Amino acid sequence: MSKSSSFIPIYDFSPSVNANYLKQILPLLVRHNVAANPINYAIWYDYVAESNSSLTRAVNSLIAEQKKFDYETSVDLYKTHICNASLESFEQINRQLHKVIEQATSAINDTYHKAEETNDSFQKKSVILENFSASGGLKTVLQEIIQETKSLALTSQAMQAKLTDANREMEQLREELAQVKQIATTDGLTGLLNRRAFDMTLAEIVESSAPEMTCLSMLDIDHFKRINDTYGHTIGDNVIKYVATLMKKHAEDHHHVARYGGEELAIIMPNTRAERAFQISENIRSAMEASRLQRKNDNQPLGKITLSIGVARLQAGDDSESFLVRADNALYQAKQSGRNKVVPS
Ligand SMILES: Nc1nc2c(ncn2[C@@H]2O[C@H](COP(=O)(O)OP(=O)(O)OP(=O)(O)O)[C@@H](O)[C@H]2O)c(=O)[nH]1
Repeated sequence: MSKSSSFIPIYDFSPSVNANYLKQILPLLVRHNVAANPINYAIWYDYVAESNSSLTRAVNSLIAEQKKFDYETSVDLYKTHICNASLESFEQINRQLHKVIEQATSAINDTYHKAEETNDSFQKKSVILENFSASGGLKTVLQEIIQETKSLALTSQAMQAKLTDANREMEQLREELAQVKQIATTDGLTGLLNRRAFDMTLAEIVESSAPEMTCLSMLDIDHFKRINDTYGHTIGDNVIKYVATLMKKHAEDHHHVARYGGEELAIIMPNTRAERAFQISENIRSAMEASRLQRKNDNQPLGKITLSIGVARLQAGDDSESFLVRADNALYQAKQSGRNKVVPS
């Protein structure tokens, strides 16, 4: 889906057109037995708006083959036809939706206040005219005008109520899209940023940051295969989750903690000096070394689990790839020199 054929343009329509889309989605969800979750909402919004041809084709062929729209199918549709194609467009949708909402609300508020002002002004004139008995004919005309103005104000009020409803629906849509975006950028196991979000964040930060003040830590769980082989994958997963919580705990609020892939994790540290980045990494390493994890069901200790960490500092002329390679090389050095270490690049 190219940018121009993404589903952004539908948000240029009036709130009533958007509300109409919303009304078409519900019966479709019911007819095809689709759960009303944010992922499906995004899929069927695109489908109804006919703005994403590859998605429309995929949905139509699923309908034709009478396939079930179960969770896996929805995630697959979402990943293939929405998320991968247009993650950036979500940002744009959010901005556009906000603009539409603001413009519509301000337009109707203006109309409403204008009508009220007119009403007030005529009423004042009416009072003045009450004192002039000779101007009976004119008074009647003015009273009619006042009536009309009042009715205009009532119409405006009704219109405002309708717009408020549309406004609410749009806000809800915006929140749902934000949720969809969050799903698209979050690692399911750990709740950290996923690889895609890591890549995007790193590229943005490298582009916008001053060298020397940005650091990157790459972290790998030592002999993780052994943990999996000895205790099974579920415990392996729990160890990854535990490491993720340690990283979140020790990283600063403005740092970006991510799961780079498998048992390799990362922290992008903008506005952070190398000494501080090293210290944070060392805190995580030593906290892990001191942890005594146990199996939940029989309290069997898992033994000492350690981490190897490589830390790199952004240098002038770096792009995200060269920055990442330096951090990865430092991690490799930590592994080669005995593991359970933090090595600066
Ligand atoms: N439980 C679990 N295991 C994973 C996951 N992703 C990757 N792995 C496993 O992680 C292991 C990584 O092993 P290796 O890359 O050989 O390295 P290692 O055993 O950690 O050894 P060193 O890195 O050399 O210390 C493999 O056995 C993968 O199957 C995951 O999400 N969950």
